[in-house]
Amino acid sequence: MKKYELRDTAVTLLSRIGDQGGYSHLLLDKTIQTKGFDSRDTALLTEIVYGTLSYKLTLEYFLRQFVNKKLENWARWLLLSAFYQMYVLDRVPDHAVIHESVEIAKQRGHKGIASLVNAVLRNVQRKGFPNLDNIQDPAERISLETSHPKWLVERWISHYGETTAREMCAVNQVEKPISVRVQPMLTTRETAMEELTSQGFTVRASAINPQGIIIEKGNILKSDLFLSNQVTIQDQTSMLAGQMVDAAPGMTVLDACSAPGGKTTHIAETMKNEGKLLAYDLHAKKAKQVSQKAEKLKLTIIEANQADARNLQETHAPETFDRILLDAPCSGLGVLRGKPDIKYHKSEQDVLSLASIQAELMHDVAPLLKVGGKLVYSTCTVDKAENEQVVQTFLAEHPDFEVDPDFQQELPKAVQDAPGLSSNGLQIFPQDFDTDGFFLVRLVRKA
Ligand SMILES: C[S@@+](CC[C@H](N)C(=O)[O-])C[C@H]1O[C@@H](n2cnc3c(N)ncnc32)[C@H](O)[C@@H]1O
Repeated sequence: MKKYELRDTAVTLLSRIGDQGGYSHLLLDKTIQTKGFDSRDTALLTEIVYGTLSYKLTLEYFLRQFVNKKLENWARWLLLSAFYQMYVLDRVPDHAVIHESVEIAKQRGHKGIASLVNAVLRNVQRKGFPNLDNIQDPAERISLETSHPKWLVERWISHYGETTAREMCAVNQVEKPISVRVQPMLTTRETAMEELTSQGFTVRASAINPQGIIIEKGNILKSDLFLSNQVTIQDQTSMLAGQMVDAAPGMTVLDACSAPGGKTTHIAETMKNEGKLLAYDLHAKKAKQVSQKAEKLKLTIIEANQADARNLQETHAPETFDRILLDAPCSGLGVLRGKPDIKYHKSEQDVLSLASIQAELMHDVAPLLKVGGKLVYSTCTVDKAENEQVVQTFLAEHPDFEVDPDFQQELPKAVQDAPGLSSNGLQIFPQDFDTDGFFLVRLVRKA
């Protein structure tokens, strides 16, 4: 490998992901395979690419302080990735970053650009990066410190206050630990934890789900337990949705927006694979994923098919289901951790259009619930328009429904004190339990 090939590859990947919209993990995996990088180089390449993307707005702000002319894309990414290494990565010496960046500029461009790269990076080395503490506007400061779009920070401040918004943005920059759900028909949490520990894993029981295990150390994808389907990967907050559906063996249950099927399979397990679980998804390919997952886990009560959940009244009689899960399509603002670039592609308009689809979905699946039946509404986003307000509007228009009076007390103890718990549902912030952000509420049909 040429000395600077790794950093040069990072620049190519950043241009393809950052400017051309390529999928970060796919491009990275393919490049690592083709180039045959060893594990150390792979780790550094991944760190530079993901880190630069996840701090893009911060690094671009720094760049504007040092360069006031338009650069070619590759040169911009070269400087941004060098900034990332100098700003965040303590173990990489500045002189190595500067030397290799100048070499890359020489190879890719002309002498002029190489000396510009050299001058900018030496200037940064001498003066340091601008101090973000001097920024007065709180939204602007959080936006630049944590590289979140300013509209989003402003929205979160207006919904939840400055402290919560700041903590959320900060934790979004840190990867969350992987968690798994134990398949109760195949093993118990205690046995699974013992087995993993004896194989060298460091694990911890989830405080918010009785089937959840947090993997602190070890590659779960290679474990016997994962390969034999005794555990499946799922965020602890998602497990909460399946649990709160409160489905029992023999019931008829609807999972209206089910793919890829994490919650469907969880619900089928709580039903001990007895009864009927109809799962739908708007996309046929995705509904197939649910069938495949069900088949793999031998959960025969799941029937997965393609359908627009807004039209299910055409094929199902009113009051068919004992339980309904509406895990609605959403803006995904709760799942930004470990996904360095998706926060830049969201807009306020996306949030608002999704909120109106969510309201339609609620309105259209509700008549399918039996009187006395329970409906869980959930999203993996953190936004009042998509969460509490959808619930509030629905309840105002459907006096035959109410928030289940047992909802709060049936939540796991740890969650009952969560700051986002209100009369309209539970908003989990990613910083509360070191998970994704998630919203859920359980409604009951009174008449
Ligand atoms: C949040 S994801 C569901 C995740 C899933 N419940 C799980 O835990 O694995 C939302 C799903 O809703 C589907 N979807 C979007 N609009 C829909 C509609 N109108 N009817 C049914 N499914 C829809 C999307 O294709 C997506 O797979």
